[in-house]
Amino acid sequence: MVDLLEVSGLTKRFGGLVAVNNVSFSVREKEILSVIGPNGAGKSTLFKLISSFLRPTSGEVRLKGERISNLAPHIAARKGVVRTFQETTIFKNMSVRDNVIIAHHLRSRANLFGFFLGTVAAKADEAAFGQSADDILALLGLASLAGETARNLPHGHLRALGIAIGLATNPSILLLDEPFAGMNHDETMRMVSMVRRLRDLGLTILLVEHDMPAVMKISDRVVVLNFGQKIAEGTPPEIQANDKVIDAYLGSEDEAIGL
Ligand SMILES: Nc1ncnc2c1ncn2[C@@H]1O[C@H](COP(=O)(O)OP(=O)(O)OP(=O)(O)O)[C@@H](O)[C@H]1O
Repeated sequence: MVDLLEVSGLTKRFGGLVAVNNVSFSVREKEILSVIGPNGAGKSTLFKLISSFLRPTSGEVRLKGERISNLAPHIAARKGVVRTFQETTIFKNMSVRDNVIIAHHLRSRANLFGFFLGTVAAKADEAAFGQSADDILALLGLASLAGETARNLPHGHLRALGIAIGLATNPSILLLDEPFAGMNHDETMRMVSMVRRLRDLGLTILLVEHDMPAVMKISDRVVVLNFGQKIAEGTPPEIQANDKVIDAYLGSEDEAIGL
C-alpha cells in the first residue's frame, strides 16, 4: 500500500515540556490508523500538528509528498487533510442538509459568498452540491433526518453530521478526534461500522481515541504514544501483546487496553 501521509521527526515543545517528541510514522492509503496513549501522552497535540492547528518545533508532515506542516489550517484542509467538524462548528439553526451543502461551498470562498447572496452561479452549484449532500447523508444513515434542524439531533447523529460535513469538503485523509467519546455501546458500534464503510469506499482515516475496545475493533494499525514518544506501532493483536504498551497503560490511571 502507498503512504499517503508521512509524519517525520515531529516535535512540539511547550516551554520546557516536550509534548510530542521526535514522532515518525506513515498513514497508508485506504487504512484506518488509530493513535492511542495514556492521558497526557501527546495525542491531541500530535493531531493539531498534523491538521496544522499547531506549528511543529521541528520535524514535518507531508501529504502525497508535499510538505503541509507550517500551512494555515484552512489551506491544509483544502489540500485534503480534513479534521472532522466539532459540534461547536455545526450551524445548529440550519437543517442537516444545509449544513452539508454549506461545507461543499467551503471548497471555494467565492462560492460561499454567492451562497449567502443567492447569485445565479451559486444556485447552479447548489443543485450539484445538493445531490452530493444527499448521497453523503444516505451513506451516513442521515437521509431521513435531512430536513431536521441540526440542534434537534441526538448526540450520535450530531457526530455523524460532523463527519458528513468533513466528507463534503472532499478529503484525502479524514482526521477523527475521539469519534466515540460520550457514546453508548450501540452508538459506538454504529459509528465503528460507519467509519469502516468509509474506509471500504477508499477513504483514509486517522483517529485519536480513548475507547480501547472500539480502537481494537476498527483499526488496521495502531500507533501508541507515551510521554510524547512513539512506543509501538502495529496491528491491534500486535499492540495488545506489546509489553511496552501494557506497561504504559498499567502505569497510568487510564482504562485498560482491552486485554
Ligand atoms: N498549549 C499547551 N501549552 C502547554 N502545555 C500543553 C499545551 N497543550 C498540551 N500541553 C501539555 O502537553 C502534554 C500532552 O498533552 P496532550 O493534550 O497532547 O495529550 P493527550 O494524549 O491528548 O491527553 P488526553 O488523553 O488527556 O487528552 C500534556 O502534558 C499537556 O499538559
